[in-house]
Amino acid sequence: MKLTNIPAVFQAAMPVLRTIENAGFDAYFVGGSVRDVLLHRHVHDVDIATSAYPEEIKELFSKTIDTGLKHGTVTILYNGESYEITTFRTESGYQDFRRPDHVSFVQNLDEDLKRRDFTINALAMNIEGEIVDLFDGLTDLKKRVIRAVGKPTERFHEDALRMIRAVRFMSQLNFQVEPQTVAAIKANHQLLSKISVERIRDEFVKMGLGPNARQAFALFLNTELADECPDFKGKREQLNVFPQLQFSPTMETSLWAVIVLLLKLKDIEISRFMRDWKNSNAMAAEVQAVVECFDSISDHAPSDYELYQFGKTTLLNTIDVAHILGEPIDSKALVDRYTALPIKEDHELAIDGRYLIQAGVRPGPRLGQLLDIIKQKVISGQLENSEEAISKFLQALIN
Ligand SMILES: Nc1ccn([C@@H]2O[C@H](COP(=O)(O)OP(=O)(O)OP(=O)(O)O)[C@@H](O)[C@H]2O)c(=O)n1
Ligand SMILES: [Mg+2]
Repeated sequence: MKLTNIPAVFQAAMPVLRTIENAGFDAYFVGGSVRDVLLHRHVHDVDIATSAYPEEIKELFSKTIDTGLKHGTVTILYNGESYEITTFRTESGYQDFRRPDHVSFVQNLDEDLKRRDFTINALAMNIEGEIVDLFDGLTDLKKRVIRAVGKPTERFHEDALRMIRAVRFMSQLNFQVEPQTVAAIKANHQLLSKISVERIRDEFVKMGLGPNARQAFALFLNTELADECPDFKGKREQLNVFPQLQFSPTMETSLWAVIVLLLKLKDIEISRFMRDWKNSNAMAAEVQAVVECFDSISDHAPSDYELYQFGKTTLLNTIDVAHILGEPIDSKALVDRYTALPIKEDHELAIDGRYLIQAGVRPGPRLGQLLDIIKQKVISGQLENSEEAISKFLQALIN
C-alpha cells in the first residue's frame, strides 16, 4: 500500500530520511505516527528507524542530542523540529519484564518490527509513502483491533507495560483487543507489578481520558491488571462503577477525583492514594479540593463564603466530576452565584492587614480574625466592599 497524500509533518521530515539514505543507510518512519496517519488522527511526533548507528547519524546532522545512546536513540534538530532516530534493534535476551538495559542492534527493518508491541504499531513507511506491513497491521487497523505481534506472551514478557498499553490504545482509538491478546494479558497480569508506578500511571491516565475509557476500564478490571496497580486490589466492586458512568472524564483532575470518590477515600487516604500513584503534590491538592467541594455541594447548598473558598477552578472541576458521576446538581445556579460574588480573591478586598494596623488594631491573631470577619461579611453581601463602609463597621466592632 502506498500513501498518496503524505501529511505535512512527514513532508517536513523527508529531507532527514533522504540525508540518511544518501549516506547509504536505510531509514523509515515507524511506530505511532504511521498508525495515526492511517487512522487520520493528529500526528504528534514522527519517529524514525534506521540501519545506521547513533554515531553514524551524529556525523550526518549538525545539531544532535544524545537522548538514549545505549538504546540506539539520537535526537536530531532539523528545521526547528526534533526527530528521534533509533537504530534497528531487538529487545530479546533479557528476562526482567522491563525495558532492557542493553539492546541488540539488528541490520534490517524486519527484525526491528518483530519486537514491537502491536500489529498496528509495527507499521513502517518509507520515503515514497509505501507502507511496510509484515503482520497484517493494516487489516487490524481496518477491523479496529489491537493484536500483539507474534506470540502475545513473548511480547508481554519483553515489556509487561504493553499489557496496560493494550487497554490504553483500546480507549484512545476506540478499538477492541483481540481475544488471544486478552487471554495472554489475563494469564500474565501479575508481570505488571514489575513495572514502575510512573510508567503504569502514564498509561492509566491515557486510558482513563480516552473516548472509549469506560469499555477499556472494564477490560482493565476483567484482565486483573487493576489488581497490580496501587491501591486497587480488592476494590473490584467500587471500581466496577467506572464502566457504568454517565460520561468519561476528559481532564486528569476529574479522572483522579472520580476514582477517589468511587473508592470513598477521605482526607489523609486521598493524599496517600495520590502519593502511591506517584502523582505530583499539585495534582494531589487539586483532587483533594475537588473531592471536598463535591462532598459539600452534594450535601447542602453551599454558602457564598464556601463558594469563594472553593474558587473558580475547583468549582468548575467539581461540576465536571458531578456531571461524570451523574450527580444531580444545579451547575448553572452555582456558576451564576459564583459569578455574582462581590470579590473572587483576597486582594480584591477594599482593605488589607496594613489598613487595620493603621486603624489601631495590633498585629496578632486578632487581626487575622477581624480580616476574616470583614471578608465574610463582604462576600455574603452584608457589607459593602468599600473603605468607607468597612471603616465604619470596624469602628463599631472595635469600640
Ligand atoms: N512498550 C513498548 C513501547 C513502544 N513500543 C514501540 O515503540 C513505538 C513508539 O512508542 P510510544 O511513543 O510509546 O507509543 P506510540 O505507539 O507512538 O503511541 P503515542 O501516540 O502515545 O506516542 C510504538 O508504536 C511501538 O512500535 C513497543 O513496542 N513496546
Ligand atoms: Mg509515540
